[in-house]
Amino acid sequence: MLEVSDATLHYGAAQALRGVSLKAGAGKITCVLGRNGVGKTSLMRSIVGHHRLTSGSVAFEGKALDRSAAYDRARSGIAFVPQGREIFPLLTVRENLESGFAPLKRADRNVPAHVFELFPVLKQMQGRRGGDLSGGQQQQLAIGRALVMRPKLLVLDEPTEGIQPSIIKDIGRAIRYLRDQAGIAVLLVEQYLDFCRELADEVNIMDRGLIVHTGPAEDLDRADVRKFLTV
Ligand SMILES: Nc1ncnc2c1ncn2[C@@H]1O[C@H](COP(=O)(O)OP(=O)(O)OP(=O)(O)O)[C@@H](O)[C@H]1O
Repeated sequence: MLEVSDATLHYGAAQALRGVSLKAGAGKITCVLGRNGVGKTSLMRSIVGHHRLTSGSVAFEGKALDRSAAYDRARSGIAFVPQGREIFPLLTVRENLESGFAPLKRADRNVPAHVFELFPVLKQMQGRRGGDLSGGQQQQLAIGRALVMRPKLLVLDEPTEGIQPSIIKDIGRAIRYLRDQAGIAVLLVEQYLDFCRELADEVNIMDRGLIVHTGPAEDLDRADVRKFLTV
């Protein structure tokens, strides 16, 4: 479904991606792990269209996206939950969710029932301002907003960062539901190993702008894989 081939990316003279290839399939959770600064966010932002690759390509459902703007990628079914959530603090929860309507046809502009089933707190707090929610609730809101777009591919950048354990569990349950019941391809960047081990169908380890290992979640217990993750 998603195929990144030999992607390179530069910020001026600094190279953040050095030839990354990666696949993510429908009905699967694909994790990308790695220490701080190895290029995970750069890779996700290149996939969703916030950065233009220096070379290499991103294809989605067999179609090259390299000339598509982020808006067109969203319309083709790619949703992004950025690190730090980036919800609108002064808009209500409802308005934040509705901001996900932008790429949809008028007839599709409604909040799918599973958003409130997965995150009941969003239903209870619809009239509250986004900025008044806890960090964990804001993360649920950011995921809910992405789901409003009815994505085929959901890209999540460190959704557990700074979140309390009970909400991490809810987010894990939601991600599993999206894979199993909605058949969505989930691409998940994580630093939290246990979360990844529990959820991932496949893990990709990044180090200094490259994917250095691809394999099943059990590989995270191998010393030769763990060495890329310890500081
Ligand atoms: N806009 C930018 N301009 C210049 N350099 C950047 C920019 N964004 C990231 N970098 C650099 O690119 C490299 C990769 O950063 P990136 O944020 O992709 O890593 P990461 O693995 O997501 O890290 P983290 O886990 O801290 O989010 C780092 O050396 C970073 O300093």
